[in-house]
Amino acid sequence: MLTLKGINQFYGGSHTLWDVDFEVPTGSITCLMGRNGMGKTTLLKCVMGLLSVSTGSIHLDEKDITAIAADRRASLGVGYVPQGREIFGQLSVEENLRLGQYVRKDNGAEALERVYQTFPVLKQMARRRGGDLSGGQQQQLAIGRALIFDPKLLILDEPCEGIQPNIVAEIGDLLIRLNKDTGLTVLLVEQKLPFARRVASEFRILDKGRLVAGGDIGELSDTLVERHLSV
Ligand SMILES: Nc1ncnc2c1ncn2[C@@H]1O[C@H](COP(=O)(O)OP(=O)(O)OP(=O)(O)O)[C@@H](O)[C@H]1O
Repeated sequence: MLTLKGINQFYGGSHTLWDVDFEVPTGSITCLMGRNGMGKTTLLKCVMGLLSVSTGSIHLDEKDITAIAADRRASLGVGYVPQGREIFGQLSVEENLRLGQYVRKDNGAEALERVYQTFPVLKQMARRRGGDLSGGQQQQLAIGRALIFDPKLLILDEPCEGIQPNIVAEIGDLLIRLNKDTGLTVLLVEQKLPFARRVASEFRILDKGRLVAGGDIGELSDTLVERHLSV
């Protein structure tokens, strides 16, 4: 589904990603892991076209998207739920969702209804301001906004950060359900090991901007955790 080859990225003179080769298999839930500041968000932003890469290529299926602008990547089927959610606090829930519709060719009414079925709480709160929602509800809104244009790849940056445990479990269930029922491929950054082990089928680990390990989630050993993830 997604293939990165030889990615190097710099913030000014600071070399952040080093020769990263990275693959998200079609139909997988792939979890990108690593300690704080190792380059996980930077890598996701490169995939989304929000940061440009110095060298390397990014392919979505067979298509080279390395030089394609961020908004076109969305219309090619990549949904993004950024860290911190970035919903619009002054806009209503429904207005926030409608922002996700601009990528669609139809008016998106059916898609909106589908999102409301997935997240009934958003329908109840359709006219409330986004900023008045709880953290968990805002996260559901951010995921709903990304789902509204039927992405084939959904990218989430720490979706469970700052969210109460029952909503974390719900988000995990939702990702598993979407993956099983609709074939949605998922790439997520997640630091919580139990969540990653429950939800993901694959893992990748970044350490100081380099990809140091990856494979089936069952291969995420205590040794790898100790070496690259423990703080
Ligand atoms: N806009 C920026 N300008 C300069 N350096 C940056 C910028 N954004 C991030 N960095 C640096 O790049 C490195 C990687 O940051 P990044 O946010 O990608 O890490 P991360 O693995 O996602 O961390 P976290 O888990 O804390 O979100 C860090 O050293 C960070 O300080």
